[in-house]
Amino acid sequence: MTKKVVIVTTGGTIAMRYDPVRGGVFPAVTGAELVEAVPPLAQVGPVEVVEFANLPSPHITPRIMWRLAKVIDDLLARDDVAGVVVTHGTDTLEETAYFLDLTVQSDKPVCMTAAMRHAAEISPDGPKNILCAVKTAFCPEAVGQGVLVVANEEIHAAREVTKTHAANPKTFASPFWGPLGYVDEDKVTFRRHSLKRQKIKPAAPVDDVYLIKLVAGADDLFFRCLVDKGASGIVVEGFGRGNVPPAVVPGIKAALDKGIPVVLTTRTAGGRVLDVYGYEGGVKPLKAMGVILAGEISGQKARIKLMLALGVTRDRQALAGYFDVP
Ligand SMILES: NC(=O)C[C@H](N)C(=O)O
Repeated sequence: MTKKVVIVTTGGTIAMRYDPVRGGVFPAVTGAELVEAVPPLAQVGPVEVVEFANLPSPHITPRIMWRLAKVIDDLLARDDVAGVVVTHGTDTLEETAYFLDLTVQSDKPVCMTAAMRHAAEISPDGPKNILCAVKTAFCPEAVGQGVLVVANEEIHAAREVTKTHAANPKTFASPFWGPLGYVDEDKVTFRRHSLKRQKIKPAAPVDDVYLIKLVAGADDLFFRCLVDKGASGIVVEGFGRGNVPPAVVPGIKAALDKGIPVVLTTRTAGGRVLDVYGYEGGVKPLKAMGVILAGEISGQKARIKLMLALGVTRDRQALAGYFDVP
């Protein structure tokens, strides 16, 4: 049987054009038009298009990601489907990619792609990105690599990739790790494989999980608001190894006392949070209080993981177990 790749469209700049009447860039491009703009796809293999949505990615929510994961698993269960390509806005792409990485059950390739230039710009990057993503989704080596982000001819792992530039087409990067591989005219090359994929038992994400980014001199006002609200979880982006200003500590303690899990990440682009420092606000006393250390993942990805983990358990030990994986 000839297998196909299904392109699932969700929106983003790749499916937008400048509208001179309204004076701005807006969703405008259909799934069929996205494929029409990539004639070389005919030489790669058969594709099918599923129009899931046409949303700017700042409008994508974890609930929508959850529905998307189900659509993808249903498609991948089909014998005639080799893999799936998801077109998406770049702004929140890394969060959807990580969500899908944790929740899609099939090991068939899922390649996300996007564009920084809209479809009517000079030299749009969308068509080439779609071509490279489809080539990767057909590649047998992409099986079992988790969700991949294919853009600018590079292949990145969902748990490592981040948007690094507000406008440049070379925006997706995996700081300190580099891409898994790249896509050329003749073939797809994986120079290394992704880490063993972590899958979370499928359960709907818990919505009210918040991310607080810390700055020099921060106090605990945001923490107290979330304690009063009775939030389900808090992710903190601390400094360096994860350390926080002393004035934040009472708010963290109040959250923990109320049974709200607090997960600690770092605002640096790379490296693990670790209980190295013992001073007030250092990670050693925070960990002793019951704060969960998130390892190497960014604040926005730790929030996605906590939302999914809270859908499975509220037990602090069990929650911490989800974050023991690099
Ligand atoms: N390049 C893009 O796709 C950015 C756009 N604002 C989006 O994320 O939908």
